Amino acid sequence: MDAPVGENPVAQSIAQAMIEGFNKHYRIFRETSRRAKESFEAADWQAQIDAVRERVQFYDERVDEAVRRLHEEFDADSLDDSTWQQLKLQYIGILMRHKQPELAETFFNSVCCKILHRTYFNNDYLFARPAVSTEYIESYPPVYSSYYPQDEGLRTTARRIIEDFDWQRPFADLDRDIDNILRAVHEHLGEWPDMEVNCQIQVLYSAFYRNKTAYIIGKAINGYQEYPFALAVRHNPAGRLEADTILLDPWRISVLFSLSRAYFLVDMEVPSGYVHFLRSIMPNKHRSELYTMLGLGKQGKTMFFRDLIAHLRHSNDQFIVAPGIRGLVMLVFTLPSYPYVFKIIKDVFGASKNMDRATVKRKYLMVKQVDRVGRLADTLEFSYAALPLSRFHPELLDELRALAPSSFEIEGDSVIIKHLYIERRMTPLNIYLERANDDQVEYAVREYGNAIRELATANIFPGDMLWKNFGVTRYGRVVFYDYDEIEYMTAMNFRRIPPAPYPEMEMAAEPWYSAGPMDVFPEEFATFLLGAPRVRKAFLKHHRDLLDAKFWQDVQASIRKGYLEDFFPYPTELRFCNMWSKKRGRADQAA
Ligand SMILES: Nc1ncnc2c1ncn2[C@@H]1O[C@H](COP(=O)(O)OP(=O)(O)OP(=O)(O)O)[C@@H](O)[C@H]1O
Repeated sequence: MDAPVGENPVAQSIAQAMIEGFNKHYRIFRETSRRAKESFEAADWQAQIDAVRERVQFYDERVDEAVRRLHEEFDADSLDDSTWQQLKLQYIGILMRHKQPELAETFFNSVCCKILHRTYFNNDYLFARPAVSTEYIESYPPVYSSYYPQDEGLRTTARRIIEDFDWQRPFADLDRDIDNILRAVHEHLGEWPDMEVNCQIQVLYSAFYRNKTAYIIGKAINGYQEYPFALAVRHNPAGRLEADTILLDPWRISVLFSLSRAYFLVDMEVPSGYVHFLRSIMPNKHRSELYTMLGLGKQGKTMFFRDLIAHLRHSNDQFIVAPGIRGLVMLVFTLPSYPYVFKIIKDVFGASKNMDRATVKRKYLMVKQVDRVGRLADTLEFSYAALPLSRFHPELLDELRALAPSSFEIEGDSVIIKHLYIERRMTPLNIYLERANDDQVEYAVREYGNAIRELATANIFPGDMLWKNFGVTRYGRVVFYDYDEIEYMTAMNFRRIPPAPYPEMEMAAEPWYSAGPMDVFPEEFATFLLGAPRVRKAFLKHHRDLLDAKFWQDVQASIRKGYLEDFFPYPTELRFCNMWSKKRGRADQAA
């Protein structure tokens, strides 16, 4: 379909400027993702981490640029209603042939929202819902390639799939890797099914890069059955490539896409095609989460919010204060029927919190930029989010008025929240521990310590390690979610408590040693963490070393040497090197 013929040349020019802004954004985004292959080949892990961090800023930079251009070239504040309406139509016309129309619509919204007054935030001017379909968009290179094992046999097909990624670094022993892959698949299936006429293996064109791993993601189709897989490829200690594992359970693949990990770098011409394919593997993963994990966070947010609004239309429970200990910095509420919490920065913080609003925001942004190693919950940040007033419990409205009056306004039947973080709801660890039996306490305390260790090795010091600041996910993982005191490990000064000059000083209310703002005394952790006997016992059994400054100093030293720890988003027992280390045999010859 051709673009609608515009009678308004200004609208036409603005639409053109707008799409140029978006195209520039996507070009830079894609170049960054494309470089991930080279960084992987060069074992330049720092470049992978930097790319993820830098990419977070791209979107806002391009939106600001487009807003400036609209002001300078088109005097954007003075546009009349008909131009705005025409503009949207003109833009839709351009998008009919675009490869990323859903992203470009979101970009349009972001630019317009910075110019228009909120009363104009409706479907006449903005894309309140998608106007251009993302179905059947052609892509070059295609979103996925198909391989036909009945022509050449599974072994040759598997080899070709891997070789087609054309990594400029040799495999240590590709035959052995293919043995391992086929053996794992055979064990998973129990027996090799007969190949049906439609037997094929579809493989997403770009690998998914994150930290030190490249994932080949695809699915085999045979008759009516589909078998998804994610093959992890890594460097071995000698710097050769090696298949590390193949994940075959859809839920394990979906754990790779958990929001508590870093976003992937993937070179996509048509991202909606990737999302569509991934959803066929993980139907329970929401599209918004997939967009987010592909580094397209703004699209993830847009889709998340549309879903929330749809959910509100189809439910009738109320927003209530989140269960647990109230925050000193954040006012946290939730909607019981929806698995997320909503966090608003309070106007005045509790007395012990010596920081301002900008610092809190900076800390939350930092979490989006680092490797979250499966231990930091991802947050979606919204400005001016409108939620229905009738769904707010009176007690929550009272808290909002008392604690965050400057952060919201009531306009008609909406509560407009000026700034909001949204994240997955978990069971706060303090609540979990209160209800847990002894085994569960031991498990959770062990997980908690592991979370702290892993964060430390990833150069993150949580700051406030109280139990209430961690949550337990539906998969039983312990994840940190209170970021206002988070710091880089390397910024901290871990110290041992100096001996008291006189023994009686140890009993005094005030400490005999002074502490700078970045000083941490790990021996003190025991005082505020280990009051409950069951918790204390489990902690000392598994994590006693966390109470000693030496653990922390050693981790710092290793980070400073540039060592990047390996974090596996799958159990290490599933690594081929551990699976059959004792008796590594040939894969079933039937393959
Ligand atoms: N993702 C979550 N899932 C479930 N409950 C949560 C979540 N995030 C926060 N909460 C609840 O809200 C409370 C306050 O949240 P949070 O710790 O983020 O606020 P804070 O003001 O930064 O806290 P602090 O006073 O420790 O700095 C938590 O103790 C917990 O009960």
